[in-house]
Amino acid sequence: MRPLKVAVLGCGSVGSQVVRLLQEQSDDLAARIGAPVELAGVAVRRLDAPREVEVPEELLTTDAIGLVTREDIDLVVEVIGGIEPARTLILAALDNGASVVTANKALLAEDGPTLFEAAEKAGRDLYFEAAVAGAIPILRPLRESLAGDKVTRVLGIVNGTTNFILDKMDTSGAGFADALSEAQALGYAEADPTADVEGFDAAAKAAILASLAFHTRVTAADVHREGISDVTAADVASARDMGSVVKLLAICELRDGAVSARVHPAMIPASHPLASVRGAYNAVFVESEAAGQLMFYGPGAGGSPTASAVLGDLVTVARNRLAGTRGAGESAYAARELLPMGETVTSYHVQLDVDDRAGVLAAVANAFADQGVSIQTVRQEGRGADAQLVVVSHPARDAQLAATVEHLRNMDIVRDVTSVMRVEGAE
Ligand SMILES: NC(=O)c1ccc[n+]([C@@H]2O[C@H](COP(=O)([O-])OP(=O)(O)OC[C@H]3O[C@@H](n4cnc5c(N)ncnc54)[C@H](O)[C@@H]3O)[C@@H](O)[C@H]2O)c1
Ligand SMILES: N[C@@H](CCO)C(=O)O
Ligand code: NA
Repeated sequence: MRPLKVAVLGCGSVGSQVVRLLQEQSDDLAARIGAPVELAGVAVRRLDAPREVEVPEELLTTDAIGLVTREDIDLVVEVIGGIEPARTLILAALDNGASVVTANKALLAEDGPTLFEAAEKAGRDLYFEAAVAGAIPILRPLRESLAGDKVTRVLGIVNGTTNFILDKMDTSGAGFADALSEAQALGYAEADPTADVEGFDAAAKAAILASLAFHTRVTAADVHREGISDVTAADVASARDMGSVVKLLAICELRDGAVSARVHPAMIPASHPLASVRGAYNAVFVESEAAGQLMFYGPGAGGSPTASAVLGDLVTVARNRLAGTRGAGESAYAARELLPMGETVTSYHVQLDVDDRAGVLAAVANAFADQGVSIQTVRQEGRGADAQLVVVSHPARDAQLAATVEHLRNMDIVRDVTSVMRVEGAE
């Protein structure tokens, strides 16, 4: 049988591991697919760059567009990343009749519909399991296994770099910069780590998760985004005092038919399953009407784990190709309203330095009451003339909570608001 010819675009952290697995597992892959797969070309930026895998010289090319438009290419793996030239290359590959596997969440979250429509038109597969939570099977479970259920909420730790940084800050007291350098050296971070630290990467993944979970189209621009660069050692310590940990969460919810998609740091109780997700691990917690709660856990970043998801997709699209069929395409049949952040219901943890005198606690409580926010717990520690108050609210609209904090900052008796963080997973 004629081998299926694979072109790999990009030979960095992920691409090098995809090439390695294709070389090392060629017999098993052939047996699982029902036809041999042959590495037919690897597009790189520089021919002489150091690589983590040996690639026969004759397979290397700097002409990516020439490679994907070659007549004999059946399968294209895009692991360059970024918007361009990745989009042009994927569109050209589909137009050329190839099936495509990509790990590119940034592109999918910005312009997924263009790619899905091109795949549909070409009658080819576009698979992207590696784009969200690396090796963890989460997109296929949402697209296929849960297709008969109604997903109501997805709560995830979907960025390995930031989880690694927050975990280091919590457990070893490491500084932000050192923890980030280590995450970069381990191959978790994006080419520009701002994408990780400022939550862009997690927001792209939240958009993909919300689109698949709620059968609608959500783009990265629709996702409310806050990163971890403002998370301080005081926030982490304050969480620890509360028996909680700080995590960067991607939260996708369906409320009265409308979608809320957001990424921000939040405190979660140490008893919540997501609290025990350490290092660069990821986990996605899914709630659905019939199944209840499900948790998907595993390595969310790194060349080899991500390559595992890419190869899984490659086997599937190759089998589909041999069978002359396509897998599940986009399922965006529902037009849903997007809920602005201010309308989203959440809880706040607020830590304040205040004057320690009569009436202060009542004044602080009134600031919450004035916005219609109910208080869940208050803890006070006196320290001479001033005191520290830690207030945790009941759930309220984010706009009410933000207005309360704004008011507190302007009160004379409040010397400083030392930590403000949303609380999730406490119910
Ligand atoms: N690293 C991870 O843990 C991880 C996990 C999941 C998804 N991803 C995604 O996988 C993709 C690749 O990530 P990575 O970590 O391997 O990045 P990387 O920067 O290590 O590798 C990208 C490679 O593409 C090459 N490249 C850039 N432009 C090119 C061009 N025009 N032609 C050919 N090669 C070109 C670069 O030289 C680089 O070697 C990205 O979309 C990323 O978001 C990465
Ligand atoms: N930079 C990403 C890679 C995985 O998508 C992360 O840290 O999670
Ligand atoms: Na995945």
